[in-house]
Amino acid sequence: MQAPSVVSAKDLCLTYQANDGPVRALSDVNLDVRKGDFVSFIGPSGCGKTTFLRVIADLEKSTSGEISINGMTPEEARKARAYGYVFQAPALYPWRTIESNIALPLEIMGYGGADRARRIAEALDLVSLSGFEKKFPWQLSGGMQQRASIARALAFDADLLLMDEPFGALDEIVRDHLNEELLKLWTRTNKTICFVTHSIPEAVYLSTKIVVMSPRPGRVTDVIDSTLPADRPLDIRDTPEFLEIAHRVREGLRTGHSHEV
Ligand SMILES: Nc1ncnc2c1ncn2[C@@H]1O[C@H](COP(=O)(O)OP(=O)(O)OP(=O)(O)O)[C@@H](O)[C@H]1O
Repeated sequence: MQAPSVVSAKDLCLTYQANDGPVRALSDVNLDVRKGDFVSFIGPSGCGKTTFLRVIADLEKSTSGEISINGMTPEEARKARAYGYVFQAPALYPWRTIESNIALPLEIMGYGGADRARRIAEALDLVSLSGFEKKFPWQLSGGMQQRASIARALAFDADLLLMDEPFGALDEIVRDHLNEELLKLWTRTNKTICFVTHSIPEAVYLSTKIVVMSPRPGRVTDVIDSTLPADRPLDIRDTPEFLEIAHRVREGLRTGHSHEV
């Protein structure tokens, strides 16, 4: 039996009205993200990856087509706190400690002292940052700051995590480490994750499903279901199966480009 649908997009279009004319950021996107999926969105700059996450999060409105999140409209899902959002840059408040950064959305949502403290401790444990509660963001490395912002998105325990290129600014060794940790976290929590990346190895390593996109207009050109096992040590990246999926992603990206005239 198929897992229930978490994000369902049907013929979804979004056109921005820019100063120099309309920009078709999303064109006829049809996609189903199911509970427990780890879905990566990959494609060149401007293909609409961020726009798609922003539509899910109700930060942009689609121009036409349909989208539902756990059967709700984006607005209903936002009000129900159906997702956590991790941005490209950690976006932590420098004057707040790590624990009070994580507490912020919980305060806004009205969680009381003891419940809040428990949730902060659990979220910090999930990203291996226990012991850093009292530090300020500038006292942590870039990778640790990004882990803290993941903890903030996890703290209110939404089933859906939207991650917009969270590791793009980090060096490769830190990124490898965080990729491993994110996979463990995903296995432990059984969350549904939508993850934007520019990196083919990152997409293949992390995902159960890879959505290849292409620009002008932004559209989905391929959806690849991964055949890799759930248990993925980093050296799985040297296996023929991994390289085969990476090859298909690369081909998808290349085919998308050939439409660009
Ligand atoms: N607020 C806006 N107004 C006008 N055009 C926009 C706006 N936001 C995005 N765009 C355009 O829409 C297209 C899709 O942008 P989007 O940021 O979703 O792409 P992306 O695939 O996430 O790119 P990147 O990988 O560079 O982050 C681009 O051509 C971009 O210039």
